[in-house]
Amino acid sequence: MDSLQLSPILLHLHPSHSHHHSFVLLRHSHFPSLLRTASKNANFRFSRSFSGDPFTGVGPTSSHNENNPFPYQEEQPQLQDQEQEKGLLLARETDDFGSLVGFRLIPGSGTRTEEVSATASQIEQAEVKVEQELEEKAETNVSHNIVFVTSEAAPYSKTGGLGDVCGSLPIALASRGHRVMVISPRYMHGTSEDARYSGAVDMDRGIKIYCFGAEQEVGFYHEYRKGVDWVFVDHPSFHRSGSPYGDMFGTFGDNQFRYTLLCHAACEAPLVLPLGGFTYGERCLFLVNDWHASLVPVLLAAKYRPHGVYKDARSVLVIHNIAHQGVEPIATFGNLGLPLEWRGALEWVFPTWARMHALDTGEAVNFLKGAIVTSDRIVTVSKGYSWEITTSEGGYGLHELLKNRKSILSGITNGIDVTEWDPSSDQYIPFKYSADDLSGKVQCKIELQKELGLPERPDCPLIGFIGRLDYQKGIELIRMGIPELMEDDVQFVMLGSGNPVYEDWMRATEAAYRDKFRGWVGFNVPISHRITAGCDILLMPSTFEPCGLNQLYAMRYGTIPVVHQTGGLRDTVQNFNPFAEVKNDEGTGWTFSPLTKESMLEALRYAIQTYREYKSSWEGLMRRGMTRDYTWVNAATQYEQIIEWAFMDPPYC
Ligand SMILES: Nc1ncnc2c1ncn2[C@@H]1O[C@H](COP(=O)(O)OP(=O)(O)O[C@H]2O[C@H](CO)[C@@H](O)[C@H](O)[C@H]2O)[C@@H](O)[C@H]1O
Repeated sequence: MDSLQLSPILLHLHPSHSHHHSFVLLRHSHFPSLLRTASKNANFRFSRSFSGDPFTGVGPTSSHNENNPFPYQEEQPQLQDQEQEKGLLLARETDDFGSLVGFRLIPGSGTRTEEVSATASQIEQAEVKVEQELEEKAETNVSHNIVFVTSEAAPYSKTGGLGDVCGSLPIALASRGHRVMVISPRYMHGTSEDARYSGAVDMDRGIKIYCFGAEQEVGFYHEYRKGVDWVFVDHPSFHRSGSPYGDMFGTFGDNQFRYTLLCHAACEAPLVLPLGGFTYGERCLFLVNDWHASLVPVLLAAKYRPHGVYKDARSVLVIHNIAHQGVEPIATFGNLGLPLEWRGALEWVFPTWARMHALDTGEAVNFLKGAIVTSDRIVTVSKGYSWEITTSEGGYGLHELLKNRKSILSGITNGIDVTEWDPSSDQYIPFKYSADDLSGKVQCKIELQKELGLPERPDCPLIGFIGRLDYQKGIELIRMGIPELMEDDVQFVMLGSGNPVYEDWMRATEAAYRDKFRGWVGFNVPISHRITAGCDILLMPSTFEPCGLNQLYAMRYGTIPVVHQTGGLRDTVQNFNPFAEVKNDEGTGWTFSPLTKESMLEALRYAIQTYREYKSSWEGLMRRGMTRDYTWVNAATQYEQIIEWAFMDPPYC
């Protein structure tokens, strides 16, 4: 019997050997073919030596973790061939300079193995299974350790599209053979929603972070789900009622502190957390999302690399919404745990017209700007938006900086979670349907009308809106257009929360048009599915829209989008032209421009008329939208390309 156990080499190399998890190493001779396949995927990295300064907050802090006495290993001599033979290694990976950068020790299948012993036949069976799995998953040539840093990730936390993307893109990348971690706060609200984190266990690996003039202790919780390591940063400042960012009294005043903590913790996590037995190590790719995660590339450059740590890591900034940048007074710079000489990276000066008074110098700290000038690559969530943010109209003050970095700026259109958003299996909708059998859709509409207390009229065009009640979403235009629209024989339902002025307006409008208008104030995922399925038309008059997900969900549900021709909306909705000279078999909705009430109403009228009078054109629109490919595959391939490029170049900072 072959006993499968940790090789002495790895016991020596890795700090986590004494803990509960251990990886199984397999003998070369048993796995010749496996080695060939697995070598494509090898990517575990060992850490380097470093000692940070706990008092200035500069330098990695995890060396203070009592549970982990040697989190930064001394550089290890490379494994000799002879030693490898002794080990039971699936594969190894070297970098361009021949240094050993990783091992592939277990299949990335999701089964985490405790110490195991097995017979030869068991090993053979395992070989076949592992080979199949690796072949299925090895769609990429090289696999990477990818660390998503984000303020929200569905289903754990979500206030909008950021949560959707960070809840589904990581799974898509993991299924392609990458090792993926998502790190976000463990929000505890003291409500039943907290149960979302019930699958995550305390890793008992508390670390201390030095920022805001004090030592902060944060903990880590971990859940392995759908091939992804979901890591939640635990700190009392994440435990409060309300949304992740604020409550009924407005935005939380300490968000800069909360997300500074997240960023510090995210930089430590790959070094100290033995997820499934092994840390991610230094050779990882940080995918930092929006301003909340934007301190990460600055920390890599300012706090870690000067000490030789993370010099093989790279970062990609993903901009989901440039309107939010994490701007605070310049005096707060000293709190962030960064060396003074890095002040320039975060410093941002308000234009003169935006200053408060004559003595206001306009100097501020801007997190997003920090990431724009330090990250290795920048991605936005559609091609159209990647251009818009380099213009003075769309760049919210950061356009010049972005223009300077145009050569590393790309647009990748979001995919969607096609299992959550599937009308043929959606758990939230009363009737299922598909492009082949549309009959359930009208049933969904009738049920929605019942649920909302609207007259049950299957032939009456039902228009929907779902979104944050924010300037971005074009609520002002809807507000202006409603009186005219309500003169027509239509029904309208709005689901949203946000600006209290708009919430009150929705309530008042409902009272004024009882049999035509419903305003659902609040955040409710099941209702959002039922509206998407039950409506005929989805209206999105966004002033700007980096990508937009609701129009994608709508098209997949045979609900025709009418959208402002901007950003990702322009890229994803093909305008339908009934007067096209050739056959009108193109188009998935209507796009309007300019952003005026008149052009919005005109587009809506075209849609309503087509719905009423040209049933076959309408069905064509529905089917074209429903049969398009919305999966993450295309986007994931493009992200992989960006990651490849990021690793080809030396670190930007
Ligand atoms: N009241 C409510 N109840 C239930 N669900 C609600 C809701 N209000 C909104 N949602 C949901 O939140 C998500 C909104 O996503 P969007 O992409 O349309 O916009 P958002 O501006 O938040 O995202 C930003 O990031 C994403 C992701 O990159 C970009 O697509 C987008 O353009 C950019 O502005 C959808 O899943 C929607 O159903």
